[in-house]
Amino acid sequence: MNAATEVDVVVIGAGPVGENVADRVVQGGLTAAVVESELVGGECSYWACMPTKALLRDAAALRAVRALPGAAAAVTGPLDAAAVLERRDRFASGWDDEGQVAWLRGAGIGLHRGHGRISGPRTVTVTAADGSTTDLVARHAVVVATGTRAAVPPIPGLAESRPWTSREAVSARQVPGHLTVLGGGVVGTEMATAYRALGAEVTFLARDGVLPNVEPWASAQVVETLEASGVRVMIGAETTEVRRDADGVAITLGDGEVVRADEILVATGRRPNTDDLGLSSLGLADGSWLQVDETLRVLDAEDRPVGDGWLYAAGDVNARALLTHQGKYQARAAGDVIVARATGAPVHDGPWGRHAATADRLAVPQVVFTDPEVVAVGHSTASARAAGLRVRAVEHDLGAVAGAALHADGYRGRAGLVVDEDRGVVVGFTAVGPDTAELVHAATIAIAGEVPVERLWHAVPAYPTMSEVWLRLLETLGR
Ligand SMILES: Cc1cc2nc3c(=O)[nH]c(=O)nc-3n(C[C@H](O)[C@H](O)[C@H](O)COP(=O)(O)OP(=O)(O)OC[C@H]3O[C@@H](n4cnc5c(N)ncnc54)[C@H](O)[C@@H]3O)c2cc1C
Ligand SMILES: NC(=O)c1ccc[n+]([C@@H]2O[C@H](COP(=O)([O-])OP(=O)(O)OC[C@H]3O[C@@H](n4cnc5c(N)ncnc54)[C@H](O)[C@@H]3O)[C@@H](O)[C@H]2O)c1
Repeated sequence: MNAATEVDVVVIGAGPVGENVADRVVQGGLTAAVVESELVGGECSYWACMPTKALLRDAAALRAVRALPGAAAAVTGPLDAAAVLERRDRFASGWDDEGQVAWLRGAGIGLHRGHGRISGPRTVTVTAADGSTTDLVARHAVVVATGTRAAVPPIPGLAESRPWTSREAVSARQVPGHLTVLGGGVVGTEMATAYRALGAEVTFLARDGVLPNVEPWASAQVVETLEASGVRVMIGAETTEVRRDADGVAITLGDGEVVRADEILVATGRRPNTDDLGLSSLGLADGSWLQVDETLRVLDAEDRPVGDGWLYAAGDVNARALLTHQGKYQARAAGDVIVARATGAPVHDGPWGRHAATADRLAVPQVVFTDPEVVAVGHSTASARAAGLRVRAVEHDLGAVAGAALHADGYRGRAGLVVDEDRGVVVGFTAVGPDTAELVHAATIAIAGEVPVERLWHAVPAYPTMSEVWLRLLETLGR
């Protein structure tokens, strides 16, 4: 064992969230070291956000061109799947983290490669690939940013069938002839869209519905487009057994039907990377999601900060919002509050305070890059009502807005607002339609800013843009 190395802050996990926490504390004048067992940059850079969007982008561009007669005339061939995969490789940096390591170095952050495990108060033991160990002792804080991995449900035969998880789907060298996708959440729906566009036959086993957490009218349009593209969407289908044989995989459904495929992608959610992190030595359960307070300090079973508050958890591992941008938002709050607590500066941990991750509960934006795109921020109508809010929901046909009609012939889409009637503010926004991604930020600002609906009438959308749907939604609400 080497002598212990002292540093102000130790971060376990160098995904987008860990990198950002470390950067923030260094910018605040402290020293930081990160521990990474795989690639600096994490899931997002190599097996999630970036490569998935590269897999989806060419097909979206092609659809956009085909919706304009003049431009469509210039397109004569099908999608070149090999070229899409080659571009995907570039967006995954060839699964090489040299660029991100150089960034860490430039930011003045120390890197320790190996598996990090909490071995005592403020102490992390790093076990390198050669088995050697180093102890890192943090003067102020240890931050867990270890992310998640795919959860494989206990369906008989599934684990033994060498299923694809998101990692294999994102990094595949070839497009399978027939892909079955298990799970109708965001990963499953994006990958069903991508692989169908790349030429695979796709069976989509969406037991609990397709994108079940978004407004039903948005989900319905995605289902319609998937089916029109040739995907077999099986809502409600229960999978009872999976077997791999020489011809691929055989998937037995609850009604006895056997679906055959070359590969099965398991996209049924995530589990936290906390199994071998030393949590039990702190009285927490190994393998559990980490509960945190608004400043990202890990809480024990009695909702008290662990120890004297030296342990933090940011990003996917705390289950607040499994999204890169939201994890990086937490990283800014956690990094800044660690600096404030270390230097005795005031802590602003009230709602919307500089050191509180308030938006995690009220204004989380998401763009699902399906055909068509689904964007949402804040509440859906159902989640607002479940939260006990007295809300009014309004919708409008996006295709009837001049900007959308110009954007593509036959444009189909819809947008909706959820308004808190007691406070007179927007608490939710959803849109579905081609190229709606950029619509979401205006809604995020309205929700995070708690802008009164009355004032939104003065936020005039430019003509002719899709944002005019805001005006139509306000008109539907009435003044
Ligand atoms: C297929 C897919 C597509 C996605 N697309 C999007 C998207 O378009 N937009 C979006 O916002 N989000 C997307 N997400 C979610 C996004 O990937 C995560 O929210 C994000 O990666 C979380 O960042 P993180 O830093 O918390 O964790 P991760 O990115 O998982 O990074 C954690 C890091 O910790 C390391 N680590 C784990 N345990 C240890 C240990 N004990 N010691 C040392 N190192 C350790 C891991 O090797 C990893 O590098 C997608 C997810 C998936 C699966
Ligand atoms: N564009 C994006 O922002 C983007 C893209 C991909 C992933 N992500 C993030 O990654 C996270 C993980 O995504 P995900 O799709 O893996 O998880 P998810 O939780 O979104 O969806 C998993 C789905 O699998 C279903 N399911 C669970 N067990 C099942 C079973 N045994 N059989 C059939 N279906 C089952 C669930 O009902 C659920 O609908 C999400 O929280 C999402 O925010 C974001």
